Amino acid sequence: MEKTFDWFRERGIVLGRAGSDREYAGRVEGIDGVELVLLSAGEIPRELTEGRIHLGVTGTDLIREKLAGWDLRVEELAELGFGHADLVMAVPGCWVDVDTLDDLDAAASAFRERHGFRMRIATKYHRLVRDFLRDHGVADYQLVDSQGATEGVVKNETAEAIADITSTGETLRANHLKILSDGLILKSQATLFRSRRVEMSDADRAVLKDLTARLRVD
Ligand SMILES: Nc1ncnc2c1ncn2[C@@H]1O[C@H](COP(=O)(O)OP(=O)(O)OP(=O)(O)O)[C@@H](O)[C@H]1O
Ligand SMILES: O=P(O)(O)OC[C@H]1O[C@H](OP(=O)(O)OP(=O)(O)O)[C@H](O)[C@@H]1O
Repeated sequence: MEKTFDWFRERGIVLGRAGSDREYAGRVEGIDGVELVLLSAGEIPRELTEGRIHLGVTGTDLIREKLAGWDLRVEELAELGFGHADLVMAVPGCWVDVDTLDDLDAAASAFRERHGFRMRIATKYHRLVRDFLRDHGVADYQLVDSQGATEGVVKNETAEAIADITSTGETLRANHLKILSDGLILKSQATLFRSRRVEMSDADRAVLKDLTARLRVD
């Protein structure tokens, strides 16, 4: 939120909270006819696609995960240059024979034969991980849902591998996990999106045109 406010401020639009630090209502200065709502990054893709907001700032990862056919529903207007994170496939560091997706595929088959169930991969990015593994020929696995602290699942023995966001790599290192050499699924950063689904009056259209011109993203 703070970095988004900075990005808009540098372009002459001042965004802020309406009240205290805890209040989720926003205010906008420097342009008329624009309202600010503060929402969790994970909810913004749905609000855009359902046409309840015209513009939204969230991570590219969340847009691609949550919206099938995302580019028909939203338009990317500008990358904001922060919130950089990579969605990656990682396995226990002690799996010395597993460095690539091919190795993972072989390990997954061996795992199934040995244990009688499929190797478990924990993630909250179900769509992106499924598509990526299908495109790379890895099939013998099951996804386990993990909405947070995903790097802990291997230690907790609820999954054998993970797919999660990494930025500095510290969380992976601290949990003795290594990224597969060809395991980069997606590079993400905070991005300004426009809804393609929102109904617009002429007045809305004029405000949006003015705003995108001021932000230099038209
Ligand atoms: N360590 C990180 N560094 C940079 N960006 C990150 C990092 N972790 C998550 N992000 C990005 O932040 C955005 C929000 O991620 P996520 O929904 O996991 O956050 P959260 O804090 O769990 O959200 P909330 O609790 O508000 O639902 C995503 O676009 C993600 O790529
Ligand atoms: O590579 P690093 O710099 O260590 O950052 C990566 C961590 O940051 C995010 O977690 P977050 O703090 O959002 O918590 P969560 O796992 O509960 O979502 C992400 O899910 C990783 O766990």
